Order: sequence, then C-alpha cells, then structure tokens
Amino acid sequence: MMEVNRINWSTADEETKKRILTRASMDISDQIPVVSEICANVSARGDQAVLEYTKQFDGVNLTAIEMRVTPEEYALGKAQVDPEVAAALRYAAKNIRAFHEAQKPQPMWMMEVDDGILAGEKVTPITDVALYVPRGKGSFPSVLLMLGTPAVVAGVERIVVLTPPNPEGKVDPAILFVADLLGITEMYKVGGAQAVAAAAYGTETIPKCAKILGPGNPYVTAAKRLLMGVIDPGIPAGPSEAIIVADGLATPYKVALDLLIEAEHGPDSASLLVTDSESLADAVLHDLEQLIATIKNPMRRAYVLEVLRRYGGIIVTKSVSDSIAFVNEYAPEHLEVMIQDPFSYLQSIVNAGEILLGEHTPITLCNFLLGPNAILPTGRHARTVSSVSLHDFLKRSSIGYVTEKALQRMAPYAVAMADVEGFETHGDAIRKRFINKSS
Ligand SMILES: NC(=O)c1ccc[n+]([C@@H]2O[C@H](COP(=O)([O-])OP(=O)(O)OC[C@H]3O[C@@H](n4cnc5c(N)ncnc54)[C@H](O)[C@@H]3O)[C@@H](O)[C@H]2O)c1
Ligand SMILES: N[C@H](CO)Cc1c[nH]c[nH+]1
Ligand SMILES: [Zn+2]
Repeated sequence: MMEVNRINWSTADEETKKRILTRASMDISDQIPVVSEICANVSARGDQAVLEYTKQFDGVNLTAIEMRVTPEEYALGKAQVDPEVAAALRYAAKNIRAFHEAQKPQPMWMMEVDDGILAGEKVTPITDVALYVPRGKGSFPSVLLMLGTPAVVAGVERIVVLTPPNPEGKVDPAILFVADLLGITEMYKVGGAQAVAAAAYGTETIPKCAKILGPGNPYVTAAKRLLMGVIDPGIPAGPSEAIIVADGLATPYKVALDLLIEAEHGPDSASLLVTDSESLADAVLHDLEQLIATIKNPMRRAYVLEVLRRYGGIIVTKSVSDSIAFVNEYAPEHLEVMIQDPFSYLQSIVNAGEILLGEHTPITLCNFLLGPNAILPTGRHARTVSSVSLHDFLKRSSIGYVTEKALQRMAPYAVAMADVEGFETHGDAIRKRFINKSS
C-alpha cells in the first residue's frame, strides 16, 4: 500500500499546514555554506575553480577551451536529433515565438501630462544575459526554448547559454538543435552554483553577464540568492510544483494522470490534488496506485512516491470556494482547474504562475509547446512574480521634456517640494535658474 498524504485542510494541524505551504524551495540553508565557498573560489580563481567543480560535481575533466561548445559540436549534435523530435521542437518553437511576439511593448511612447510637459518611456533590451538550462535529473531543451525565444524576440545582443555537461563531457543534442533554431551560438558546458558564479563574476572563458535566467536545483538557487548584488538573478524558479483543483464531477483517471506530471521532476517537487469531494479523492487514490505501478523508469517512480508522501498528496476541503482559497494561499507554479465551467473561476484565482482550464489542457502542454512560458515562479513567489516573459529581457527608461514656459509654471511647486524634503541644491536648480537669467 503506497503512502500518500491525505489532509483534511479545515482540521489539519499547524505543522502539517506549514510543511505543505512551505514546500522545498524556501529552505536552501544546507546549500549556503558550500555554495558560498564555490562563489568565492570562482571569483578568485576563475576558470580553474570552475573546471575543478565541474570535475567534482559533473564527473568530467574539461579544459578551459573545451568548456565552450564549438561549431563542430553544434553540427554533430544537431545531426543526432531524431526527425520526430526535431519536428516537435520546431512546432513548439513556432507557438512559443508567436506567444512572446504578442508580448512586445511599444518601443517608445510619450504623452503631454500638462501644457508643454512631455513624459514617456523608451524600451531597450538588456545587452548581455546568461540562460541557465539545467541538466541533472532530466534534459531540458524546452527550457532553452522558453528562455531563448523571449531573449531573441527582445533583441538581446549577447545571449550566453550555460548548461552542465553529461559524463562524456557533451551537451544534449536537442539543446544544440534548439540553440541553432534560435540562432544562439554561444554556449558553455558548466552547471550548478559554479555556472551562476561564472556568469556573475566572469572568468577568463565565460563572460560576465548582467542577468541570469533559468530554473535550477537548490545549489543554483542558493548561488543566485548569494550573488543577487553582483548579477540580476531573474525570477525564483526552483523545484517544480503543481496543483490540480477539481470538483466531484472531474474524471478521476485524468486527475490522477495530471497529478503525476510534475511529481516526477524530483523528490523535492510538490504535486497536490485539492478537492471538496471525498469520493473523487478515493477514486484518484485508486487510479494513482495503478498508474504509478506502470511508471517504467525506477528513478521517476521513486520521485513520484516521495513527492506524494512529502510535499504533495491530496488536500480535502469543505467546498469549491475553500479549494480556491487554498490555491490562492499556496500560490502554485502550475495550476489545472478541473471544475465544471472552469472559466467562471478565472476571476477568483489570483495567485498562480499558470492557470490551465478544463480536462484537455494538461500541464505537459504548457511545459513544452502551448506557447506561454513554462519557467514560472515557485515557492509561493507566484504571489508577486510572473512567469519568464519578454519583459525579463527588456528595461524601460523614463523620458521627460519641459518647455521654458512650463518650467516657470512648475517652479514654485518644485521649490516647495525641495524645501519640504530639505534638499537645497534641488531647489536651487530651479530658483537660481531664474535669478541668473534676469541678471
Ligand atoms: N520552475 C521551473 O520553471 C522549472 C523548469 C524546469 C526545471 N525546474 C527544476 O529545476 C531543477 C533542475 O535541477 P537538476 O538537478 O535537474 O539540474 P541542475 O542543472 O539545476 O543541477 C545540476 C548541477 O548541480 C550541481 N550539483 C549537483 N550536486 C551537487 C553537490 N552535491 N554540490 C554542489 N553542486 C552540485 C552540479 O554542478 C550539476 O551540474 C529541478 O528541481 C526541476 O524541478 C524548474
Ligand atoms: N515543469 C517544468 C517547470 O516547472 C518545465 C519542464 C520542462 N520539462 C519538463 N518540465
Ligand atoms: Zn515539468
């Protein structure tokens, strides 16, 4: 008999509630000491330190030159991609591109806020960005599609891909295929905390970047948190997590199938069914047991079992509105709504990285090829943070222009505000302008 959390939310004790709501991604205290040392070493010894850590953690002995993926490796890797996979990646790339093109803001806008006073904004791409594509418990060409597409559409000048090498010192051919599809030519075989540190400080081989984006394990997360004063760490994207919110009319088999999607990422992931129906919970449990027995990969089966007894499982609520309240408190990365008339709940769901409606929109689709970005905030950050988007690769500069006549009108107000805040030279820049002019 497998062990699955089944928690009645209205009567659950505080400790259980805290474990479920907190999940794994917030606690990186175990990784901080080792990651601090990695960051300090990479800052002091550059390539040499990166290569030592690559040997220690990825089991590969590379030279500095071998870290950069060569055009020959691109060509060889691309040729190894199965035609069916290539077609799928092309299809995904098309949808993801279309979605992110639609996010394009106006390059510049201006308005007259008052007579003779113009104000607006100008949008500029970030010049250099590192994209972290994980490769520990899986291979993630889709992550490169999700990161690379908005970077390319935004017009980022220098796009640098960092991804751990496999034990043979190679990059996954599908990653090379996607990079080529996107026209990204700069890639380094480096992973974990040492990759984040290398992008933050720069080494002899790996360029210093202004920002790093991409999900990763607790070592990657810890490095981003420690180096946030040196490099912009982008959105917090840690262990994957999902909620399937369902009522008594949902199909148990489909709920069970979808509950297993994100549970296979790793033992620290979370996957929850939230339902007001005890009978749905019973039926899903039954189907889960049968489905888990059919998972072929023993590592993935072990992850799923661990997730369901640790941070995942089934939450039983008293009503659909209590289920929605739980969702909003939890703020999941991925959310599936398997309630009758799912569109009618869209307004009341306020905290979720992604909201997938109905029984025919499993998380798998949005992970890979629906179009929206699958790199989403985890660990309750969906309360304030959005998915990766075009806007992560752009920044806005405010623009202002004032005529002489308008300045005269604004002057007394500006001086009054400078004086009340006690800023003398702020006020003088207005006052003395007029004195000088008349003398
Ligand atoms: N939120 C999202 O959008 C999203 C998307 C995809 C994946 N993910 C998550 O990203 C994570 C990917 O993690 P991963 O492990 O598969 O790949 P990863 O690339 O993040 O980690 C692998 C690297 O970790 C380092 N490492 C491993 N053991 C170490 C140790 N003991 N000490 C120091 N460094 C060590 C190694 O350098 C290795 O290169 C998963 O948790 C997955 O759920 C999230
Ligand atoms: N579920 C991940 C985001 O949490 C995305 C992904 C890529 N591949 C498989 N899954
Ligand atoms: Zn996934």
